[in-house]
Amino acid sequence: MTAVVRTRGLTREYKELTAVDDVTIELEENRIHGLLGRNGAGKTTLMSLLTGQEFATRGEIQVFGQDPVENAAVLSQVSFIRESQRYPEDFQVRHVLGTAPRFLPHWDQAFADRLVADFRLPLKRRIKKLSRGQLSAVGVVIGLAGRAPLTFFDEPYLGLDAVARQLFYDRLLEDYSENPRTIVLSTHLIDEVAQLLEHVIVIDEGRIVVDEEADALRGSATTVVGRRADVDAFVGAREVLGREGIGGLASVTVAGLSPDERRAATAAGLELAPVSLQQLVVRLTGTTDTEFEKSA
Ligand SMILES: Nc1ncnc2c1ncn2[C@@H]1O[C@H](COP(=O)(O)OP(=O)(O)OP(=O)(O)O)[C@@H](O)[C@H]1O
Repeated sequence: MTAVVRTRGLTREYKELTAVDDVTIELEENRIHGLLGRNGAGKTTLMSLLTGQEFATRGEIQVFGQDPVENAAVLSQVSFIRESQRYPEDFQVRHVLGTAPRFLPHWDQAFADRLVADFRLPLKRRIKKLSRGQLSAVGVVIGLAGRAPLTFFDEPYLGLDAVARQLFYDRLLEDYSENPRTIVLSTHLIDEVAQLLEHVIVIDEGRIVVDEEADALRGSATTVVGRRADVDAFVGAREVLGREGIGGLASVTVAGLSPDERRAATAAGLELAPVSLQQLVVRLTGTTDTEFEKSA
């Protein structure tokens, strides 16, 4: 495996708050990584550190084998599309898109033109007149057409409607299969992007709680539903990720079940339901689905 990003003990403290806490990760080349976590978990801070926009308090970072801070050679290979990106307000969209290739050597103009048409971006409109979704679309166009070997999208969808979000996912996947590169996508809309992700990193209160292949993660938990006594008997000493119940019924999420265990559960009259990536993240970061959706 070739890692394009390597960190060791990476930590960022803001006074008494530790936003990124002892993070040791490797991002493999040419994969789509999901960086998931609740509000304030440390996602933006981690991406800012990896793109040389923040200084580490402690620990090491290597991006393409080098420290990214003020390193033009590294940063020309990196693109960071963030929700809060500010562009000069009096620029028209075409000016912003015209400037982007200067910073992004892999820029594909034909692809950019196609994306502008897809997202119906008004090229001659000033940035300050754009709607929230149109502003996000500008970032999406720069992030995709820039084709940086390492591209970070930090919640790029703010204000984008469902059609535009789907367009983003479709174009990302199509272009990624023709031009493989390393992508990190930070999002709350986990169910929407779950199928895109090849590797999943979950951060909670600055610490990495999951760093795993998406396929392994998808099969790593199951919800067992049935009469409380039957469920409890089946679950026994297994690791429980979440538990809910009404009256005599229980619904318990457990880590990995073997084929034999699945057969035993069915024979005991229990129902087994797959756990979505979003449900798993919700369980692992200790919140309820509703709370998580509210934070999205
Ligand atoms: N410049 C700063 N000074 C002080 N605290 C900060 C600063 N930047 C971030 N933080 C704090 O660090 C923590 C992590 O913030 P960060 O923006 O990385 O979270 P996030 O996971 O991106 O959240 P969200 O999903 O809400 O965007 C938060 O508690 C935040 O308030």
